[in-house]
Amino acid sequence: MQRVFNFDVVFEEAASQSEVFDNCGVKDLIQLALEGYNCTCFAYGQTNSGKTYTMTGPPDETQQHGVSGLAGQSRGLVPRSFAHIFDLLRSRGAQGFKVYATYFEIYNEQITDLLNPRSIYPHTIRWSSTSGFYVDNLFVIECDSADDLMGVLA
Ligand SMILES: Nc1ncnc2c1ncn2[C@@H]1O[C@H](COP(=O)(O)OP(=O)(O)OP(=O)(O)O)[C@@H](O)[C@H]1O
Repeated sequence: MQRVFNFDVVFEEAASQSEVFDNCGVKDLIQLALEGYNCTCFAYGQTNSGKTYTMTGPPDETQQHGVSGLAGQSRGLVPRSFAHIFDLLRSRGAQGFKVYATYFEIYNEQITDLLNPRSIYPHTIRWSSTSGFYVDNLFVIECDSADDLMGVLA
């Protein structure tokens, strides 16, 4: 049996991190997020296929600059996205924007707050008409720069 799959974008094996960032659609997602839409970027694939590399960058840079650092050609989608968020906010002369970060893991259907792993409060996925889907009781950090966001991941 033959099946046909459609993809919006396919990258060559040798595609650089910057080509992936510029063309995978995440910039559009960031733009939409700033307009108030809920957006998700996730990596899916078999083990060793390059999810972590694509999202953060190579391990060497991770050790040198935190989670892939803001500098470096090999940095992945996450640090590039952090920088892009603040570039867009600056280019709009954005007043009244505040950037908040939470960082959590869902593993075996259990939620762990990575900014407060020993939290005594339960974390549940909820939905409200004003916030959409969210996880309650997470530690929230206000970030004034891409460096602040990188610090959240460190
Ligand atoms: N585009 C790339 N260029 C160079 N090296 C890469 C690239 N993608 C992945 N690698 C290397 O391949 C190896 C596996 O990549 P990675 O750890 O990102 O896979 P993964 O999908 O996150 O794996 P797992 O599911 O096991 O966590 C790593 O050594 C990584 O540095």
